[in-house]
Amino acid sequence: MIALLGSTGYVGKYFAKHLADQNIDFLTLSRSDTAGYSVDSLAAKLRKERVDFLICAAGFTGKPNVDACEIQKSECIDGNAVLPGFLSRVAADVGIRWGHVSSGCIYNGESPSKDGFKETDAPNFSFRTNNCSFYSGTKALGEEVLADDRNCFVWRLRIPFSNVDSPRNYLSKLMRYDRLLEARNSLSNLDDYVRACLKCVTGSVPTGVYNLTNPGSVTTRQVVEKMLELGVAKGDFSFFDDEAAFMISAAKTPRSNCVLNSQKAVDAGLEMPDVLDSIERSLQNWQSECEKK
Ligand SMILES: NC(=O)C1=CN([C@@H]2O[C@H](COP(=O)(O)OP(=O)(O)OC[C@H]3O[C@@H](n4cnc5c(N)ncnc54)[C@H](OP(=O)(O)O)[C@@H]3O)[C@@H](O)[C@H]2O)C=CC1
Ligand SMILES: Cc1cn([C@H]2C[C@H](O)[C@@H](COP(=O)(O)OP(=O)(O)O[C@H]3O[C@@H](C)C(=O)[C@@H](O)[C@H]3O)O2)c(=O)[nH]c1=O
Repeated sequence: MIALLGSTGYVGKYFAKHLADQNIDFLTLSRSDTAGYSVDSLAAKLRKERVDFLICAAGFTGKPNVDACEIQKSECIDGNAVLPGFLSRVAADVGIRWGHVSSGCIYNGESPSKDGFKETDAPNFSFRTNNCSFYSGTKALGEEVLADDRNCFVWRLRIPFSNVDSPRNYLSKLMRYDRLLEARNSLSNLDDYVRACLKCVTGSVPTGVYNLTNPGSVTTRQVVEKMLELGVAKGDFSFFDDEAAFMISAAKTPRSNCVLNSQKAVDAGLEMPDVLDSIERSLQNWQSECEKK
């Protein structure tokens, strides 16, 4: 039995869908269920339900985007730094492995080696480097808390997208923002990401940190060109002159722009399709909000 936290959220819903599709038994836990739980009482509940793997897709991201975390700091620390530490103690008490949804947005800019940030590179967009958004700082803290947890998978997701239109989907965001920031990034297709995470649950992948981004990287302009080419978006896209202009008019806190190296995941059998191919497939199967209704 698997316990899934955060199943009500954007990422958690994909976990719930894929677990159901793969006929894997799972139960969901919300804050409303776990409020007031101590390590002992949650551990006892997991034992009683015969839970043998815990997935944490809970956390605090801010809505509509990470700018909101600059105001909701307490919730952000709770969800991203305190919760992982609590769950680590619960999983250790029960003696089970578990997986934590982390973020690649703990890095920014050029990586030390030319082929992207590796799992062994220390976060450079964190409170320790004193240059980050509040959100990224708490995500890096969450990973720091888990650094010695040998039972834990840290699954790094980055700028998620899929074929399903949503205010949280990167492709939808690009279609809706008035002006766009040109940047090169690694991205994660949410379906590919969850499939890779579930391989860790059911297979013999060693625990540890994994960059679960689709191999390669894309620029904003490349993604927009694909949307126009496939007829998913029409019209002109307008771009900010530079990051400074973006910061003045559209953002309250800096964004992480970076390329991650996904070779460790590939070597562990967690390969995901190439990023441009995955974007193309999502756009070819695009399900707009009005079609969903
Ligand atoms: N969306 C994105 O762009 C990315 C997200 N991530 C990470 O994925 C995780 C989920 O994000 P996402 O699904 O987008 O977020 P959502 O806000 O959509 O969902 C998160 C869920 O977590 C639970 N939750 C929220 N705050 C807390 C808290 N303080 N303590 C405990 N549980 C809380 C809630 O579920 P309930 O009320 O049922 O308990 C909520 O539905 C986060 O850890 C985030 O950092 C990583 C990279 C990118
Ligand atoms: C606000 C805004 C953003 N952008 C760009 C910046 C960035 O590259 C991309 C997404 O920016 P947003 O502000 O929408 O999203 P943001 O909240 O920064 O997204 C992040 O959320 C957290 C939870 C993560 O962990 C990250 O992986 C990432 O998905 O869109 C524009 O082009 N125009 C805009 O007006």
